[in-house]
Amino acid sequence: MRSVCKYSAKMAGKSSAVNVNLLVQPPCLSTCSTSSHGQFQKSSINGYLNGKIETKMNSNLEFGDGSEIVLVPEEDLQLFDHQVSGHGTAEKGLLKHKLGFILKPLQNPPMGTREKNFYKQVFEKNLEKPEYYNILEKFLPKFYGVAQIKSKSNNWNGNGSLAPKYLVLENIIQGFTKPCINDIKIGSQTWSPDASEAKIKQEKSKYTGTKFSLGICLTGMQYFDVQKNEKCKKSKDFGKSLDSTTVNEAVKEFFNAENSPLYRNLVKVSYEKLLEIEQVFSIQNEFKIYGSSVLIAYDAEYFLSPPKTEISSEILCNNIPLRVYLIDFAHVHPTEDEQLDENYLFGLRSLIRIFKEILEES
Ligand SMILES: O=P(O)(O)O[C@@H]1[C@@H](OP(=O)(O)O)[C@H](OP(=O)(O)O)[C@H](O)[C@H](OP(=O)(O)O)[C@H]1OP(=O)(O)O
Ligand SMILES: Nc1ncnc2c1ncn2[C@@H]1O[C@H](COP(=O)(O)OP(=O)(O)O)[C@@H](O)[C@H]1O
Repeated sequence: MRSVCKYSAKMAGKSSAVNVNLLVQPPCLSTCSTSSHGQFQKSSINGYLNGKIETKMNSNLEFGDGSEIVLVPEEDLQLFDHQVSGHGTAEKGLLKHKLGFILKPLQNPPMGTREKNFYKQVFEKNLEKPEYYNILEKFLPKFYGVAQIKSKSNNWNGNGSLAPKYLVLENIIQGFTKPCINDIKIGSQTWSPDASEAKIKQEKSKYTGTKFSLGICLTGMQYFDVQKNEKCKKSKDFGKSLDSTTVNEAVKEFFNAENSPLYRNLVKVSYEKLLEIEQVFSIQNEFKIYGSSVLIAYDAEYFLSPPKTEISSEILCNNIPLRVYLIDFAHVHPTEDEQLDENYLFGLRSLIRIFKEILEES
C-alpha cells in the first residue's frame, strides 16, 4: 500500500483566509523512503556504489492539484545554495524546505502563471493526454503546488495575498553530496512571442557565440574538480564567452573529462536521456517553449566510488547518479500554427550532437 504523508497548514484568523491541506508525500531526504506507516526508513534503491550514492529519486510521490496554497513556516526554510542561474541567486532566489522541497519564487504574471499552468498541465491526471506526456512527466521536477511563507515579518494575518508566492518543486539534486549542475538554455529564440522590442534586443545581445549558431546558452554551472577536490562555479559570463569551437570543451570540463575516464559514462547516459526528450519534441505540437533549460546534474561522488565491475548499458543508465531535467517554463505558449517547436528542437539537437561528438572522441 502506498503511504501518503499529509502536509497541512492553516492560515490563521480572517474569513478570507485560505485553509490548505495538500496531500503530498515529501521528497525523501538522503537515502530514505516512506514505509507503509509513513515513517522514513532506509531505502534499498541505492545504486551499485556500496549504497553510498542515491541514484534515483523517490518515484511514488503524491502531489496536490496545484490549486491550493501551502503555508510554510519560515523556520522550515533555508536558502538553496546550489542555484547556478536564474533570477535572484542571492537572497531572493530558490529556497529549500527541511523536507527536501524546493521553493521557486513565482514570477509576476504572465510569466509565473504560465510556468505554474505548464506544471499543472503536465502533471494533471487526465487519461486523454497524449502519450508523450508520460515522457515529459519523467523529465520535469514534480510539482507540489504553490506555497506562501508564514513569517513574523510579513503581514500574514492582515492580507496573506501580499506574501510572495512560490512554486513547490522536487529538488533535482536531492541526495547528492557533491552536486554538479549545468543549466543549458534551449533555443535561439529565448523570448516570448509577445516580448517587447527592448527585451528582444537585450536577449539577442547575450550568448551570441552559441545562441544563434547552436540554439543553446550555458547560463551557469558548478562542478567538483575531482583532481583538486574543489568546487568550481562558472557564471553567466563564462557561458557568454563560449562559441561553437569551445562549447564541447566546456561540457567536458563539467564532466571532469580531464580527470577521469569515467566521465564517458556520464556523457553516455546524458546523451540517452536527451534522445528520450527529443522524442517528445519531435511529436508534440501543442506548445512552444522559449527560454527554458535542460538541467544536467550528477554527483561527483561517482568518481570517488566507481563501479567495481563492468556493467551493462541498461544497468548503468538506471544506477548512475545523473539526472537530466527540464526546467523554467515562464515562456511557454500554446502553439498556434500546429507546427513542431522547431526553435526548441534546433537547440536540443545541437546539444545531442555535442554529446555525440564527445562520445565519438577516441
Ligand atoms: O537582464 P534582465 O533583467 O533582462 O534579466 C534576464 C531575465 O529577464 P527578465 O528580467 O525576466 O526580463 C531572463 O529571464 P527570462 O528567461 O527572460 O524569464 C534571464 O533570467 C536572463 O538570464 P540569462 O539570459 O539566462 O543569463 C536575465 O539576464 P541577465 O541580465 O541576468 O543575463
Ligand atoms: N527543481 C529544482 N531543483 C534543483 N535546482 C533547481 C530546480 N529548479 C531550478 N533550480 C536551480 O535554479 C536555477 C534557476 O532556475 P530557473 O527555473 O531557471 O529560474 P528562473 O526562472 O529564475 O530563470 C537553475 O539554474 C538551477 O540551478
